[in-house]
Amino acid sequence: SVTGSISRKVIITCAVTGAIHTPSMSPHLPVTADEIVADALGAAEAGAAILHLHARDPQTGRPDQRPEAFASFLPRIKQATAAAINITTGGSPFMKVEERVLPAAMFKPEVASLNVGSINFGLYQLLDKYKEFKHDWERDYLEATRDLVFRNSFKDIEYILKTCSDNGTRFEFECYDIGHLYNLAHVADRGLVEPPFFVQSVFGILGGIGTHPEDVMHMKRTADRLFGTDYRWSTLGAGASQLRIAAQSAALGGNVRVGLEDSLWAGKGRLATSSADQVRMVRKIIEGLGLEVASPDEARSILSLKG
Ligand SMILES: C[C@H](N)CC(=O)CC(=O)O
Ligand SMILES: [Zn+2]
Repeated sequence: SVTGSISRKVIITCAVTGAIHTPSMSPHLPVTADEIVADALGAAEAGAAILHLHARDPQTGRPDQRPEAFASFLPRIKQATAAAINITTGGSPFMKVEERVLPAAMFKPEVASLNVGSINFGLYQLLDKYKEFKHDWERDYLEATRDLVFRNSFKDIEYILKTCSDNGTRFEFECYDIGHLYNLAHVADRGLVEPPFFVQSVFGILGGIGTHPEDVMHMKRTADRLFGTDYRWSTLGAGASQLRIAAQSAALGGNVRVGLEDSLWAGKGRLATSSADQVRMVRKIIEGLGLEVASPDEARSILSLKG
C-alpha cells in the first residue's frame, strides 16, 4: 500500500462535458472539439490530475461515442498536458455496451470509466426547470429517461473489463449505490480486476443514492469494509451538491471529481464559466483543509496507472 505523505495528496478528477447536460442548459458546456480541448486543458492547468472525457456532435451537441469523435480532440489534449486521460465507457445511458466500449478499446487510455451496476437514470425532472431548447433532441432525450434503465449487467461489466484489460487500462468504478460496491467486490473475487480499485462514488443521480452526509458515510464505511486498503476512494456530487460532497470526501481522506459533466454550477445560482472554475473552487477547499492536490504523476502512483 502507498505510505508516507503522498497518500494524503488529493486527486482531482475533472469531467468536462459528459452526456447528461444538454447545450441549452449552459452556454459554457463544451460541445465542439475546440471547446472540449480548451476546457480540459484549463482544468488541468487549475489542478486536475485526471481528465474524464466524453464526445459530442459539434453541431447538435448530442452525445457521440464514435472513436472518430474522440480522435477530434484526444491527441491535442494528450500532447498539451501531463494529466491522465480517462475515457468514458458509459457514453450516454441510452447506448449499447458494444458501442460504449469502442473509444476506450481503441485509444487504450490510462483510465476508463466502468459503471458497476444498472440503475434508473432520471433526467426528465430537469424539464421542470429548463423550458427552452435550441435543439429538438434535447427535450426528447430528457423526457425519454422517464423509462430509461442504464444497463450494466454482469455480462456487460465483464465484456468491458475483458475488452480493455489487455491495454493496461485501469478503471474508474462508478458506484451509484451501495449494491454497486458489492458488484465490484464480486468481480474482484472472480479475479477480473486487480487492486487498488479506484472507486468513484456517485451521489445525487435520480435512480441512485442521495447526497445526504449519511449517504456519503454509508458508502465510505461499506467500501472500507469490503476493500480495506485495496481501494482509492473518490466522490462526485451531481448538480448543486458537487462541492459539498467534495468537501466531505476530502475531509474523510478521499479524492474528488468536479467538472461540467456533473454540475453546471460554481456556487449558488452562478453558472460555472468553465470546468476550471470548479477545479479552482475545490482546490481552495482542499488547501483550506490543510491538504495538497496530487500532481498527475502522484495520481499515477496512488492509482498504479500505466503512465
Ligand atoms: C454520473 C456520471 N455521469 C458518471 C459517469 O461519468 C459515467 C461514465 O461516463 O461512464
Ligand atoms: Zn462520464
